[in-house]
Amino acid sequence: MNTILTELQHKLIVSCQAFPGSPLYGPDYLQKMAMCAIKGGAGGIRACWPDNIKAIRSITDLPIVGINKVGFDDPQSLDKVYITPTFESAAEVIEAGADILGMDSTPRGRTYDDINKLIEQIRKYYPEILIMADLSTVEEGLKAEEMGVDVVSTTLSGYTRSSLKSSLLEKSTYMDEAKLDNLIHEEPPDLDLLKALKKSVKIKINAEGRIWKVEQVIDAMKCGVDMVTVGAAITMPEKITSKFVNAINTVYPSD
Ligand SMILES: CC(=O)N[C@H](C=O)[C@@H](O)[C@H](O)[C@H](O)COP(=O)(O)O
Repeated sequence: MNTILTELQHKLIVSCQAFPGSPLYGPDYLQKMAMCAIKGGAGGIRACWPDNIKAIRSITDLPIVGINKVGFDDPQSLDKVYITPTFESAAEVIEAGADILGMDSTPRGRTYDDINKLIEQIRKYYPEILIMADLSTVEEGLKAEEMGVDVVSTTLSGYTRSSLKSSLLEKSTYMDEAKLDNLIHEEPPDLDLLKALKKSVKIKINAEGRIWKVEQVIDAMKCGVDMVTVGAAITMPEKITSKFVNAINTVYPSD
């Protein structure tokens, strides 16, 4: 029996990711980041791209959620599927040593039937792999459960057009993508989606996305989720620094 999900029950997964342009980009840095997270008590690691997953696999037996961002731009597009969008991208992270495959399961530019076929193909070649569906709405969660995934995750809440906060929807038509991305990041985690998923699906739920405070971890857990994933608040020093800088700027805006 696969015990990975039992191991992750009520645990913290730390997302260790860095992208081109970040001084922490590259497997050596991300491996060290994962080591720090493990020292701090993380129950699992989320990592992107095969080289990084291999580097982290070599230092731990803890569960790894592997993703493969393809055609990824920073800022991320509201309309484009970039988290493990194809069979080939999935195969790469599974073969690199991931225990759970994280994949976008939103119907953006494709149908639920396309996603189902992709999952069937992955299951055919890798019957042991667990699948975490990164999604943004309850409907997507229900569909993902029907397709037989193992975990639903709120990863993409707020980052898709159908889940974008209404006050930001209009801004998305004229605002520069980087600015919009910053505004999205200022939003709190989507507890409403967590609660709605808890009422609607029977499979495991991972709370992920914009969790910056320990209180928010408690709130998410109180929604009845099985595990919580935190990324930027732990592993992106640039973003952490700018939060502090912005705080000063609210007091002295013109300095
Ligand atoms: C939307 C998207 O592409 N999210 C990505 C998924 O892997 C990562 O950029 C996030 O850092 C991760 O989900 C953790 O979230 P947060 O960094 O907010 O704790």
